Amino acid sequence: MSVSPVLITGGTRRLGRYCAERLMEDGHPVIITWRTRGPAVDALERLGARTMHADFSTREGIEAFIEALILQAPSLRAVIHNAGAAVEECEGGAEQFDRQFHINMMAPYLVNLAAYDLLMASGESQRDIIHLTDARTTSGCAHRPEYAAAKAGLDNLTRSFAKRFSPHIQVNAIAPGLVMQHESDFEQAPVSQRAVLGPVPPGPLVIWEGLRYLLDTPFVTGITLPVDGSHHVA
Ligand SMILES: NC(=O)C1=CN([C@@H]2O[C@H](COP(=O)(O)OP(=O)(O)OC[C@H]3O[C@@H](n4cnc5c(N)ncnc54)[C@H](OP(=O)(O)O)[C@@H]3O)[C@@H](O)[C@H]2O)C=CC1
Ligand SMILES: Nc1nc2c(c(=O)[nH]1)N=C([C@H](O)[C@@H](O)CO)CN2
Repeated sequence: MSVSPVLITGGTRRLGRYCAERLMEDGHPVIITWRTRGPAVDALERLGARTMHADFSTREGIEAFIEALILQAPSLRAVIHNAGAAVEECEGGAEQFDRQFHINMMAPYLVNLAAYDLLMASGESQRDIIHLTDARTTSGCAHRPEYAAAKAGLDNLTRSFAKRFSPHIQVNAIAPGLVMQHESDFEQAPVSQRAVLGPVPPGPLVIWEGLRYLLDTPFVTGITLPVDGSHHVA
């Protein structure tokens, strides 16, 4: 039986791309979604990744992706919900609320429902769903309440899906603190986001370490792993 791929959404840059490359190095076939086709898509395809277009900002876009996924992937080893709207795209208001809701909650919700059969079709001994949330799901975020609320909803979906899909599929979340800044961001992280452990953003390796742990452990489901250098206890 062939090895089932890991689906990673928004896998063409930053955290998603780093993790997709590590997954391939570890021998996992991967399916990566992209919204904007650029040179990274070609580069990842040359490394062996399968890539698919997905725009999760509307229900129509999510449903179109799911239809295509079912046609292209008879089985999956894992689904990693990494796609998220970049900082500079969040200006607030109803439109942004709708957008954040679709990307961070509706897309993982509908993809998980559809992925159940694909994950169950995998002949592998373990099946995982992993949500990328945020360290601020509990504390909130004055500047981006839509983003924080949508990520909080995704965090809650983690536990609901863990219950619903148990014991066949493990469903967990990783809640990153500031691990990678945008080039357009301030040169240094704002004081409110600096962590006690390592005040400099550590880069994508710390997320990959969490992801690898969750993909390997057979005995953990329904947890949110804070990877935030202390944010959740500050
Ligand atoms: N970086 C950090 O420090 C933190 C990150 N996180 C979370 O971790 C995850 C990865 O973070 P990071 O790498 O910084 O994220 P980025 O914003 O750099 O990249 C996110 C990915 O999501 C894709 N994406 C954006 N909008 C859509 C959309 N409408 N439909 C489909 N795909 C879309 C992008 O695709 P494309 O490039 O094709 O547009 C991109 O590949 C995100 O969920 C983020 O919220 C949480 C806290 C901190
Ligand atoms: N999809 C994204 N989500 C988030 C990002 C990002 O770049 N893309 N960045 C953060 C950081 O914490 C940022 O707010 C600090 O500069 C959070 N989520």
